[in-house]
This record gives sequence, C-alpha cells and structure tokens, in this order.
Amino acid sequence: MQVIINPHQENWSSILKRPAIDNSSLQEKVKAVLDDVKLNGNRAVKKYTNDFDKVTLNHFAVTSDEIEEAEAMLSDALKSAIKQAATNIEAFHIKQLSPPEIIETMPGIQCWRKNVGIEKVGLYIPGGTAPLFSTILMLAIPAQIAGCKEIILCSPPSKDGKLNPAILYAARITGVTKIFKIGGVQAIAAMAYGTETVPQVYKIFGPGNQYVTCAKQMIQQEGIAIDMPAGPSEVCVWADETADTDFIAADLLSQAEHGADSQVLLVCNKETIAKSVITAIEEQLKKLPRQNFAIKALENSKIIVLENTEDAIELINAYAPEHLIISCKDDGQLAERIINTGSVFLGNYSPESVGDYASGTNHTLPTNGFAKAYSGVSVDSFVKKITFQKLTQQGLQNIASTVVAMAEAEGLDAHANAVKVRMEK
Ligand SMILES: NC(=O)c1ccc[n+]([C@@H]2O[C@H](COP(=O)([O-])OP(=O)(O)OC[C@H]3O[C@@H](n4cnc5c(N)ncnc54)[C@H](O)[C@@H]3O)[C@@H](O)[C@H]2O)c1
Ligand SMILES: N[C@H](CO)Cc1c[nH]c[nH+]1
Ligand SMILES: [Zn+2]
Repeated sequence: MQVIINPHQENWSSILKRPAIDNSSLQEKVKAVLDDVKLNGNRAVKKYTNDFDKVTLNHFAVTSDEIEEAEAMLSDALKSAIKQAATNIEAFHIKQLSPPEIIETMPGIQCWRKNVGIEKVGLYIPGGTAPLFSTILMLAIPAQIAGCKEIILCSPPSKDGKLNPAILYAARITGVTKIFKIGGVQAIAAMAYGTETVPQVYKIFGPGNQYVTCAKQMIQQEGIAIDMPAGPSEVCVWADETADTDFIAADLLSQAEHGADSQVLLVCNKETIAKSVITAIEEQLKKLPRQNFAIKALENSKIIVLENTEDAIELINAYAPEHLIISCKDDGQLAERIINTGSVFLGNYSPESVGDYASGTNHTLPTNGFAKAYSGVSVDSFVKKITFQKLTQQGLQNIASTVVAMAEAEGLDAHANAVKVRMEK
C-alpha cells in the first residue's frame, strides 16, 4: 500500500482515483451479450453460460427438489446463523415503512402518499469467486417487507451446474419466488427482457463485477429501473492513535479479499499508525486463502496521513467511500461531519464484516464515489410512492383562484377551465 503524507489538496483527485476500468471495450462486450439475449432468449443465455461459467445447462430454473437437497446439506450452525442475520435485517428494515398520513393542506383538500411494492423485481446475487448468499438477505427481506409479489433471483452456476446450498436456503427462507442458475450480463439481460423461462421484471437489484454493473447501467437506459451502480467493494478506515492497528489491518483486508478490483483506504493522523498497519497487514495476509485477490487490491490502495482533522473530513467526503469505519476518539462527533458515504461503523468494535452479514443494516451500497448522490438499498428501493388527493366542493372553491391564475399565466387555458367549469356549475 502506498503511503502518502499530507498530500496537497490539488493532488487529492488523482490520489483518490478508483482502479481504472477500460469502459469502451467493456460497453461493447456487454452490449453484444444484452442484444443477443434480447433476440435469442434462452439459447443465448445457454451460450454465454457455456462461455463464461464453463457449464452447459439445458434448464436454468432451480427445482424444489434441489432446494430441499441443499437444505439437508447445510450445517445447523450455518442455518441458525443465517436465521439470526435474517431476524436482525428484518428488524432494522421493517421500521423503514411508514403508514400513509393524510395531510389537509387547505380546508377541504386532503393529500396522502401510499407505498406500493414494485410488483416484479429481479435480484442478482454475485457468485463468480464467492457465493454471496448474505446478499440475498439484504435484497429479498426488504423486497418482502415492501410487498413485492414476484421476487426472482439469478446467480452464476458453478462448473457442476449447481448453486451453493446456502444461496438456495437463504432464498427459500426469504420468500424468493423463482431461482435461476444464470450469472453475469446474461442474467441481467434475461431479467430485463425476459426469456422463455425467466420472467421480465420492472427493477433489477444487486451488486456484481464490472460486467454486471455495466449491464445494469445499460439496461437502465432502456427504461428498466435499477437500484444503483454497486461495483467492487471498498472501505475507508479513518483512524487516530486510539485505534488498534491489528483491527485496522483486518478491516482493510476484509474488503480487499473481495476481488482484485476492490479498493481500501486508510486515513490516519500519524505516520507511525501507517507503518504499524502495514506490518499487521503483512502478518495477517499470510493466513488468508484469498490472499491473491487481497494483494492485487492492495496495489490499488492507499494510506493517507493527514495531521489536520478538517483535511481528513474533506478528503473522506471527496472520496465518498462505500463503507467508512471511524476508529477515532470522538467518533460520534466526527461521524456528524461525514456527508458522503454509504454506511458508517463507529468505534473499535464495529468491524465492517458485521454490517456485511448480520447487524441489520444493508450491505448493498453505492461504490465508486456514487455515495455522493445515492443511498444504499432499503425498503424504499422496492416501493413506489403513489400520491392521492381528494377535494370537497368547498376545497376546490378555496384553491380555484390560485390554480386559475397560475394556469392562465402559463398560457394553459384548458387547465384553468377544468377548475372553472366545476365552479360555474
Ligand atoms: N457494492 C456492494 O454492495 C457489493 C456487495 C457484494 C459484492 N460486491 C462486489 O461484487 C463483485 C462480485 O464479483 P464476482 O466476479 O465474484 O461475481 P459476479 O457474479 O458479479 O460475476 C460473475 C459473472 O461474471 C461474468 N464474467 C466473468 N468473466 C467475464 C468476461 N470476461 N466477460 C463477460 N462476462 C464475464 C460471468 O458470466 C460470471 O457468471 C465483487 O467485485 C464484489 O466486490 C459488491
Ligand atoms: N462487503 C460487501 C459489500 O461491499 C458485502 C459482502 C457480502 N459478503 C461479504 N461482504
Ligand atoms: Zn464484504
């Protein structure tokens, strides 16, 4: 990890760059797959599953026998861990739905807003290098709470043509209605356009690698909604001398192990912290089975020493990390100053892994600086908010002159007339 000490502000944007992706050839590649699936349905899905996942499948839908078989294969300990996580995630998300409240804006004018679950949603569960079954809890639980009727799920098959049993178990307990063994761009295309077996959905959720993220952004241009661009995982740890450098190293490695394209950042106020974290990373890396991914990700990662707290706040807000861990003395006060991030973890005992799995918050979060404008997934992401109004005759009378004046000033006489005709009768 490169250590940069008190960088000048004019260099921040180049220091904070995410790992570069060659978007031009990526978009071409992704478009070819999207177009093929749109035109040829299952036949194209089969071809790309063969090409990219190295398995030939004639049927993509998971059967109920496969789900039962998967459940029997899981240990009781893992099943109860998944259930505990699901309970916490449900408890946190259920409070996000507020019942409709009728507001009387003027006498006789009542307005209200109702949440309606998006009828058909598609969940993408990454599985290229790790079966991220925890992501099912993060997506299907809020979808259920929102009242979505059809919740379909796609995830890449392994070379033996199966999905990880924990994926099937998590999907079953969270009410997913159909599961398909399809990954990558072909999965996004199948859910966006529909195929002979995969139903078309109205909104697609879930993180994924650069191909998946690019496909989601491209189908969005065709009118299918997406949650957000959630790409390679990232974490920023902000630490002072009260932090434990072994904990910092472990937190940085926890996201670096996701993939070579992940990025982690340490912002600290002393060079000694940087040195000690590097030593701890070297020690911990040796024991990690996914050290190859982590080593690559660390090559794209930085340690920035900033002695001035105001500078640190400004830099973190400019970077807009997916996750921010604040291991500083005044964590609560400092957290108040953070305006651009997906999710914040305060103090020495809040590792990001707990949010990834089980504390209750959602782990599908905006990466790549999108936290400047996007929020993470929540129940809100799965609902449309429909507004309603009902006016009495007196209510219309009370607002008539306002609407007529505005409509006439816009030169829209028919608008004005829709009010006048009622007043004159
Ligand atoms: N931001 C978040 O909330 C969040 C949450 C979890 C995971 N993630 C990220 O999701 C990503 C998961 O990536 P992954 O690769 O393990 O799984 P993935 O399921 O996203 O991608 C695997 C698929 O990519 C496709 N693919 C592979 N090589 C290809 C190629 N050369 N051309 C076209 N398609 C190709 C294949 O079809 C394969 O099925 C990681 O980067 C991780 O950091 C992000
Ligand atoms: N850290 C990921 C989000 O960036 C989520 C995840 C799933 N499993 C482990 N981690
Ligand atoms: Zn993670």
